[in-house]
Amino acid sequence: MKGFQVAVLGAAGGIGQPLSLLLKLNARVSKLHLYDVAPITPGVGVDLSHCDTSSTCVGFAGQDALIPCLTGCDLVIIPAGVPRKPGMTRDDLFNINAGIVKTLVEGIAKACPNAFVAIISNPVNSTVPIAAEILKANGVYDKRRLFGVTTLDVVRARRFVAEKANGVVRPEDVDIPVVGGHAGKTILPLLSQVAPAGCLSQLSQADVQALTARIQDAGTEVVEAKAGGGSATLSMAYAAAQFAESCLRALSGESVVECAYVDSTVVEGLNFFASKVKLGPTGAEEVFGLGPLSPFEQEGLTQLKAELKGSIDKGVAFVSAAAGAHASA
Ligand SMILES: NC(=O)c1ccc[n+]([C@@H]2O[C@H](COP(=O)([O-])OP(=O)(O)OC[C@H]3O[C@@H](n4cnc5c(N)ncnc54)[C@H](O)[C@@H]3O)[C@@H](O)[C@H]2O)c1
Ligand SMILES: O=C(O)C[C@H](O)C(=O)O
Repeated sequence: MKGFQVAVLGAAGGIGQPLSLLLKLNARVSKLHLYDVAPITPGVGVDLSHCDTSSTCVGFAGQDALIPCLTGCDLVIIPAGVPRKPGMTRDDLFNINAGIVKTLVEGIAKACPNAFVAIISNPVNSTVPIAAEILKANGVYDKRRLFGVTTLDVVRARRFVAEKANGVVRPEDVDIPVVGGHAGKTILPLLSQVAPAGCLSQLSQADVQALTARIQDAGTEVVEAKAGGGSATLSMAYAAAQFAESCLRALSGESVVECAYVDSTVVEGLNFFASKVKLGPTGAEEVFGLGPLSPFEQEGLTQLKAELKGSIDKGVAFVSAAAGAHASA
């Protein structure tokens, strides 16, 4: 099996550490590079390097180590940045996380411009457009290789659908597209398209609305349960490891379908949108349309457009303003 070099940026954090462990266990990973500003990061690398799997693992700490960490990487996964506390929206993280993502993607543009880049840092609806603008400014943007990771929304939807289906289907056998973005009402699960077909046929319209709301608010459910101690980390690491496996299979030549937040023309006026995409060796080789929507889903799509467009525009404006400030300095 071909092996790949994978980097985790933000590797010492709540998501970064368990994600790095799961990647150390992935036989498609030959070299695992861990990067974080936290001084513990080389130690996290040593710790994981003792796991008896074939890959090597090295931890890099501090800003000077970013380029050595990234050089030669095929896949870069970014969970760097601050998480929410109760009462905050994901957009409340923008002021800190936008700058973090900008700096890290500038490193990718220099050191591994052909890598697949998977962004977890919130607000994903804005950080992915930020990454795109940085890659464009450096002349290395390939829209097929940039992804916002929305896999946790799909993982939750699979799990919650299986609960509602009263044991007629296992969570891992549920197929459900979750489209739109990754924040509140912009998360739109298409329950009318669930497979196996009919597994939710006993649900009333009120049940469908409640299930949709639970999927949309699941991140907040975790934030409140952790009561100031952060947001989803373990389920996110699990979801990101699934997405990473799909990327590595695609890089190996397989064709894999995943939902992801990508550069898109699926919905007019929204340059980034999550939907099913076909991953192949060059990245997102096809971005699938939405298929038939129920009237409730159609209304949800109408409702999410303004918020998602605002978040995309905010990311683009952040990079323009930073470039303007740099030029006049
Ligand atoms: N996309 C999703 O579905 C999803 C799910 C859960 C969390 N998140 C987001 O993931 C991010 C991380 O969450 P967490 O719980 O792991 O947070 P955390 O605070 O536990 O870890 C974040 C890590 O990032 C590191 N970091 C900060 N600035 C950095 C920089 N400039 N370069 C490299 N590393 C840096 C920190 O040192 C820390 O180790 C948050 O923004 C959170 O909202 C997204
Ligand atoms: O909810 C959050 O702030 C973290 C993440 O986006 C999630 O969906 O769990």
